[in-house]
Amino acid sequence: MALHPTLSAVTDRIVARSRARRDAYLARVRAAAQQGRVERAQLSCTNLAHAFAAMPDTVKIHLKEEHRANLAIVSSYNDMLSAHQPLAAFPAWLKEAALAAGATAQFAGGVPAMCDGVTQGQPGMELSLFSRDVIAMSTAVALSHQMFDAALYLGVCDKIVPGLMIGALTFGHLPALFVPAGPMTTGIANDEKAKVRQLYAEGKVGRDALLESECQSYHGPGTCTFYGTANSNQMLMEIMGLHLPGAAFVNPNTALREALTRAAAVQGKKIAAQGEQFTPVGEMIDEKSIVNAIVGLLATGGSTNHTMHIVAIARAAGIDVNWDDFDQLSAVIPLLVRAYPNGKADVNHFHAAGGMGFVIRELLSAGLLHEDVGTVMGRGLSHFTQEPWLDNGELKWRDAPAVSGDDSVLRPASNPFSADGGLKLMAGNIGRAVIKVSAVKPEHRVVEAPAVVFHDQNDMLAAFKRGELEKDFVAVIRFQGPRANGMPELHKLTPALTILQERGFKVALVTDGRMSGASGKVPAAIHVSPEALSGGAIGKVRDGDLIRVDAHTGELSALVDAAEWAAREQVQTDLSHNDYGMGRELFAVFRHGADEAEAGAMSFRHPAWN
Ligand SMILES: O=C(O)[C@H](O)[C@@H](O)[C@H](O)[C@H](O)COP(=O)(O)O
Ligand code: SF4
Repeated sequence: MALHPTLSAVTDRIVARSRARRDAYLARVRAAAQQGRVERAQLSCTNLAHAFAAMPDTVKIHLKEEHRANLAIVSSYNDMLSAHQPLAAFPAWLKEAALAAGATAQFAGGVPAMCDGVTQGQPGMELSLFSRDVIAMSTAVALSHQMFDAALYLGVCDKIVPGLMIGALTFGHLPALFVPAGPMTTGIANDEKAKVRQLYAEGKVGRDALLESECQSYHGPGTCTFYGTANSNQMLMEIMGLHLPGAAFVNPNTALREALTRAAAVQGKKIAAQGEQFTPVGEMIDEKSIVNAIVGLLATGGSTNHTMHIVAIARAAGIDVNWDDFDQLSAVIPLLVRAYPNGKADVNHFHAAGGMGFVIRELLSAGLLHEDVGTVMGRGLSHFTQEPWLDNGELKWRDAPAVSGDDSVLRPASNPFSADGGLKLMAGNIGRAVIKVSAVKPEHRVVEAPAVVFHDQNDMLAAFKRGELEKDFVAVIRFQGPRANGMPELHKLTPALTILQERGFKVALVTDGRMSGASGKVPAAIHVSPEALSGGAIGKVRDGDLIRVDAHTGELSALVDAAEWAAREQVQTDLSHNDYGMGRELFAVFRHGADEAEAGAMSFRHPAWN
């Protein structure tokens, strides 16, 4: 099937817009790759001796030679994220598999990983977005030892994969392969979890009942099973060809997961400078890969956080994408997956019904993905229409199912859940924003109601508890942007807003902050740019202003007389409380330097983008 004309047009526009930066980036990548075909050859004997002093002799003898690939392991293991806890076992498997394949692997460095579930609604959430950039910097620290010929990146959750990707692309001369751990097995249904939360918010059940319900949902190792940012990350790594095919949603602590992990080391050796398929990630990931990432996000109803992370990742490779690109692609990309919050199913159900191999084959067949892209398996995204299995213990791949195992979860391109991807660019006199409607019922997609303005999500919850919000209203939560307080997710508002919506009130949220990938049923125009602290017009909104949030037309406006609106002063507010507590002291430089949400909210002044 010929490539859809919108994909061609958007891709061509991105290529043209990016040309100068992309050419400069590729020149740097090629120079680095040429300079040190084998990185450690540039080191002195003293450097080298330090680098492998603690290694066993079986590794040392290889590291003294240059013809054997040395793989960097960069891992985000910790016990705080259920999704990352299984990574503890991976380095030993990777080292064994590398050695058996005639290469070596060293644990190059760890990167931090924050759990947005633990910090949701807490002060720690104000470090979350910036932790992405700390992870990118930590990746650079690990790889700065110049000992490596390819890198294996171990990470899963929200900010971790985007941070590792920014780091990997900054070392674009090195081949990269991402190694996931996989989802938790299914617990109680996500809808059931949400129902108990609403009962708790209404005071109808106590903390014991709530904690019991939450523990039945989040009950073991692996990624939380809703289709939020973490699982959207795994989808992206698959559709960008950075995982082994079908690796995204195989559960941890299974024979297949271990086999896939070991095979990742073997493939890492193959794509390294000494291998038969040298694949520097900075060359492999190009404009077509980034368009494929956006298509995958839209076709699966992925997390709104990726309207920033994909922008930031692309910039690390000299590629310039914006929300107009997302919006135009969304108009032609069908929704093929309904996983919570966009449906009742979880990612285990999605995977069992056919998973990523099915989605990629369907989109390729419909001309809705670029097939001619680089991947860790070689040229061509068709490698990723397969799924892994164990044939008497031997890892093999077979074609993804021809038909969906459950068409309430996964549909073919010929019969999608909706003709568009459910992500919309919002614009008007309040600013530019994004809204995801794949989880919003059609009757809730247009809200015109008076504004109730808050500068803190807890103030809105307090008003809810006092019974002051039993009405049609648009909650305007501002001073939540990257420069104000690190742009936290305001997902704690979801139960209260859902209750009011279910009571029949027309409610919507407008914020320069973020929502979780697990949010969704209430219309929310988020990531409003410019943010209030940067003089954005969201800072002009007053209680009682009529606000229109129209997810059909993309209108986000305060229906205020134009002359009055122009004459209004920006509201100022004291934000000094954001500077202290829970480590926020250490992130002031990130807040001061952060870009707008549409520029990916990057906190380091990347020289290529100044
Ligand atoms: O973007 C995301 O996917 C969220 O940040 C997610 O990682 C976070 O854990 C949510 O808070 C989970 O949802 P609950 O808070 O409803 O469990
Ligand atoms: S999906 Fe969210 S809540 Fe679950 S482990 Fe990852 S960051 Fe934490």
